[in-house]
Amino acid sequence: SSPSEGPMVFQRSFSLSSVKAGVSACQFLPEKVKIVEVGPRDGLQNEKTIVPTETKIHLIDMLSEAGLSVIEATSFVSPKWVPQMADQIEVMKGICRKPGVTYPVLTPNLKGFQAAIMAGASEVAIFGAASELFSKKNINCSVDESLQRFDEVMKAAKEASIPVRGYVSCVLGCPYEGKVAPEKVAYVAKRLYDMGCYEISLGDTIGVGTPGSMRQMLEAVTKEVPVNALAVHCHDTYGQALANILVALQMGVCVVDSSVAGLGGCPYAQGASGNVATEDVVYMLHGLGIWTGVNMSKLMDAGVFICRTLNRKSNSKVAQATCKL
Ligand SMILES: CC(C)(COP(=O)([O-])OP(=O)([O-])OC[C@H]1O[C@@H](n2cnc3c(N)ncnc32)[C@H](O)[C@@H]1OP(=O)([O-])[O-])[C@@H](O)C(=O)NCCC(=O)NCCSC(=O)C[C@@](C)(O)CC(=O)[O-]
Repeated sequence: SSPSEGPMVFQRSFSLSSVKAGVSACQFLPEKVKIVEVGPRDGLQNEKTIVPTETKIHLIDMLSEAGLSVIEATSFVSPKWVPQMADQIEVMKGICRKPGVTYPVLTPNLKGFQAAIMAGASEVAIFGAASELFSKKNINCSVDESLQRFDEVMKAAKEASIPVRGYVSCVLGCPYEGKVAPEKVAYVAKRLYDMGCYEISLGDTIGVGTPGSMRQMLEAVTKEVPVNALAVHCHDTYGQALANILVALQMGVCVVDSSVAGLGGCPYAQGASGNVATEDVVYMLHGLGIWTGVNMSKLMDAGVFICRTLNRKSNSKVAQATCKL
């Protein structure tokens, strides 16, 4: 799909011209951005009623058809903690794997890693936090204990030649501890990077960040981890996600996590709304002339499908504006 595809979905001419006017004003932006679609995992893990396995599989297949090259498919966590992800094996076996697309899964420990490999996962993600209390609530251990568990996963992954992505949650605030020091984020990010994670996704889990706090945090993290190994993962609770992403792009980050229709939240972060909607990120990026490889129209269809099936409203502003609900 061409960079102009986002705005092209709109019939109203003012949308197209106003978006294009912004292109020349932005000098420090990448030509290409990799989108990591987290809707099927981060999005659906938080749905109240159990989503049928076939729905998850169909959503993932629609997303790969839309040109997304990385789709986080599910997680190998305890079904007692996150019942919504209990069908992880069936999901992994049911998806139609498109060549060139990766389907990473979350693995909090060696048990999860081994189950993921048995189910055919070819990439995994470990997930830590910059906040002690969040770590305890989310994965039932301290930050340092989590890093020890991840080390075990990493060793097994290296032996099996499986690439590992690392998450740091609560990088701009914690639902239990409030402010989080950028240095603590940098510390955890560096530990994950030194362990061998090829990419570190920095999660604003509760969406409280602003462009100012995003900048400050990234300044601290990029002292420890190369910027080309960083991704941002912004929830949109306070409506700041796109602005925060733009700052990250201007600082050299080229990987953005997002969730179709803005699905989701975190079961261990009360009140956190979904991730920034993929449709909105793609619209902004294409409007800036940045290549994503995503076909906006097919992406919108995936958003419509999941919202209709779950009988929920899309959190994507673009979907709302174009009545693709
Ligand atoms: C990490 C644990 C397992 C520790 O949980 P625990 O209770 O401390 O684990 P344990 O080792 O003591 O084991 C207890 C039971 O869990 C089982 N168990 C142990 N490990 C596994 C596993 N991998 N898969 C399946 N079962 C497992 C184990 O076999 C045992 O079963 P039992 O004997 O009671 O029948 C638990 O806390 C857990 O599953 N947490 C889930 C956390 C989660 O998925 N959170 C949401 C994702 S993170 C997120 O959304 C943030 C992110 C990534 O999007 C970024 C952002 O936005 O910031």
